[in-house]
Amino acid sequence: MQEVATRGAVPASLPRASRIVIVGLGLIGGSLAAALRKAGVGQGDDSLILACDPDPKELECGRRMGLIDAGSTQLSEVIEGATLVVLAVPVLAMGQVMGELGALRGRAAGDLVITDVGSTKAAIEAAAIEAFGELPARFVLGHPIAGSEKSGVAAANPELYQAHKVILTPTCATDPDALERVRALWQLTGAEVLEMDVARHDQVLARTSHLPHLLAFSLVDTLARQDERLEIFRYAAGGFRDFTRIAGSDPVMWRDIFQANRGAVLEALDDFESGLARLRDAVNRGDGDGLLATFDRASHARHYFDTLLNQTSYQAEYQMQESAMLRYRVAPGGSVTGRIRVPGDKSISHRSIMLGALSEGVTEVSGFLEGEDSLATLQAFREMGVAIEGPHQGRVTIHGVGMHGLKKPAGPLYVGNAGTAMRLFAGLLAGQAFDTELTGDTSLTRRPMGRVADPLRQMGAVIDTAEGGRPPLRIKGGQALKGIHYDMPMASAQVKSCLLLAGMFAEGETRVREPAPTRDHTERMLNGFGYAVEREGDTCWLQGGGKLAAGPIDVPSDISSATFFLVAAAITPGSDLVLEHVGINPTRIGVINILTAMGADLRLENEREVGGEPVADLHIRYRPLKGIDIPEDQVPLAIDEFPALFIAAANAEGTTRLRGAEELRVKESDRLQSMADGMSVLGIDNTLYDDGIDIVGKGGDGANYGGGRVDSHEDHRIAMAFTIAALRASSPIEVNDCANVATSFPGFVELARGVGLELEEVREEQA
Ligand SMILES: O=C(O)C1=C[C@@H](OP(=O)(O)O)[C@@H](O)[C@H](O)C1
Ligand SMILES: C=C(OP(=O)(O)O)C(=O)O
Repeated sequence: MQEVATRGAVPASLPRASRIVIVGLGLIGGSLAAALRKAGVGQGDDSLILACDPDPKELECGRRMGLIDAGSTQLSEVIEGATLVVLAVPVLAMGQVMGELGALRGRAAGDLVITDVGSTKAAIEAAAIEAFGELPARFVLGHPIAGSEKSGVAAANPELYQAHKVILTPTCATDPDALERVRALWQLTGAEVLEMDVARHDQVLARTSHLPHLLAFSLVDTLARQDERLEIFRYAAGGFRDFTRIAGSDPVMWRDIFQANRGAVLEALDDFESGLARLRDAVNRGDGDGLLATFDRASHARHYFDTLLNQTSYQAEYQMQESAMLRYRVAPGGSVTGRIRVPGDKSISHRSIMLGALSEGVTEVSGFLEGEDSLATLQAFREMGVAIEGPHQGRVTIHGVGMHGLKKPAGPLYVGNAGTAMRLFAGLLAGQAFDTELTGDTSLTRRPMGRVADPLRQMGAVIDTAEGGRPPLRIKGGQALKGIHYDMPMASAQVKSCLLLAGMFAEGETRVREPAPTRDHTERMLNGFGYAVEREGDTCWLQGGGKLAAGPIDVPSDISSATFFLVAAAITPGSDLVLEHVGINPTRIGVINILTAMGADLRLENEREVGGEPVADLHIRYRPLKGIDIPEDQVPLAIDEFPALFIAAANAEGTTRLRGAEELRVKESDRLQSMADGMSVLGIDNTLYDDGIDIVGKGGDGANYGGGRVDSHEDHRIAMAFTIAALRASSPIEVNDCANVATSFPGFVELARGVGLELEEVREEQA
């Protein structure tokens, strides 16, 4: 069964006159009672919260705290008419309680629902089958993932489950009404309710909860035994405290958990022991790179976990199936002024990590794009054993492992939203000795990968794709690749780069012909790293079996990100803006050529070359634009800039015509369709073609179209294009689903506000 999030549905409620019996009034059961009370259960709805516990003092305490209406040490005294029984006793006591409940079930209400809160599920399922002869259809196994090292009802906390996860493990025989009731019970406490199957629950919890508890208990005990008088603890500061807080947890409860979840815990422990043995060995051998690789991987995984918890990253939102959507609300009008530097080039950032990792020596990168796409590439190399320090404010240090030094990753490599990462990785991984799998988010999973898989297969690679050549890609390692001469059917730098990367691992020469010039960062960087790539006309080639020598990389600002501000200034009276240090590689300057042809007042200042790539400061001032027929040879040179250029066209005088741009249909979204949809909402006159679009601009000095709510279609560039469109709209523009902007342009909102846009971020629950 898939993991399913079920938050944000209709407000939860339990039937009126519920009779809820909590068996076991400790911290967990008591906190549930407290949270239900806080949600109003038993206050005017004729419901009762009752408890059964062997300790009369706990019951008395619960009563005094107002958590329960009545309690007894005997289940038989509270079971009468019960509609919901929650078993909150230690895991190994569940069997006995279920036995009693089985005998008394006839006295409960006819529609009785049973649930439990045990930290392991297979053992509890087995106990239920033993007690009831089968798992009753109205018994829904559950587990709130919340707790505290405190115990007893006195520590009950009504907020304990707030924003925590509760996992339910229904089977196909579970009664849907019972499931709904248990879900409502937990939603009332403010928890997020998830579903998964029993086996997966036990494995996940063995790794994320049981193993850390075992380690904490073990460390404290080991140190305590070495130091009879516990002298050492007087000197124990933050590290010890952070690591061992949970060693103060209830010993009986944890004894039960380890007995109940033996198999999954042993597996987790085996994995941990091998990891520990590898670290021991690295310490013993003084292997600094080995230690750094592990620590860096762990440190970044931990930071990533923080972003998951704080829900600050786009990938986090995607992976958690987060239901709150980020929307931009942009006020109409204004002008754009200032001097800004947009983040580093995405294409070059991806490549800096890839080539740095395969090099011999240490590569220092500055200006690295700390966007989710390039960070996904970085993380993937960490998972293949490469030690990478940073990024810290754009600086990354890569300890190259050489052409054959990558290690098999433990699981699939997840590259999020990044087409560039997936396609370039396909080439690089086809030449490795080990198998790999490449996966991505929903947008990437729709994009065509046959364009790289087919020529790679011609080279001898073994690659499986999902239907229609879509991700995931399963790449078989250990294949002997052979160079090919490939005539690319489309102008794609990703395909070209993929084949050149595979070509380094292939026998002989790999030659790629492109139907039109595409970005040449791979060729430039390979040459910069001492790996010869030659070019004659439309064809480039390299020989397999070479080596890469590490060198410094200064990543210029991304012209694709700069474009949003170029267009913002170009369309808005009163604007005067300088974009510093922007990469102006001749294969990327379509946007400069197109805007200039439309009449923009755009000048390149301070032109220079940085680490093999030309850069300049781009100075742009408002001047009215006119519509043009975009020359087809500019299309590959401005391929990512069209969403923003369409907004320029909507503000130009007359019609702008684009043709030969069918590649726009296979980006993060179908960009022709996404832009046409949004422009139609705003009342911008447009006609869509298979390979392009006509856009009719009004060209006036005031508002050129209306406002309204448009959709990003899971595409960062669509989100940013409609954001700047607001500068010339008559009323606010709202753009749905903007978390994806973080894939290529972290800090977009702050920069946009800094130059004059009035932009508000709104989070709202999805319907
Ligand atoms: O090689 C690259 O870094 C890129 C190439 C282009 O894709 P195609 O090769 O599919 O045109 C571009 O759209 C993408 O954002 C980055
Ligand atoms: C198409 C883009 O990127 P990718 O193909 O790497 O997802 C883009 O950034 O516009």
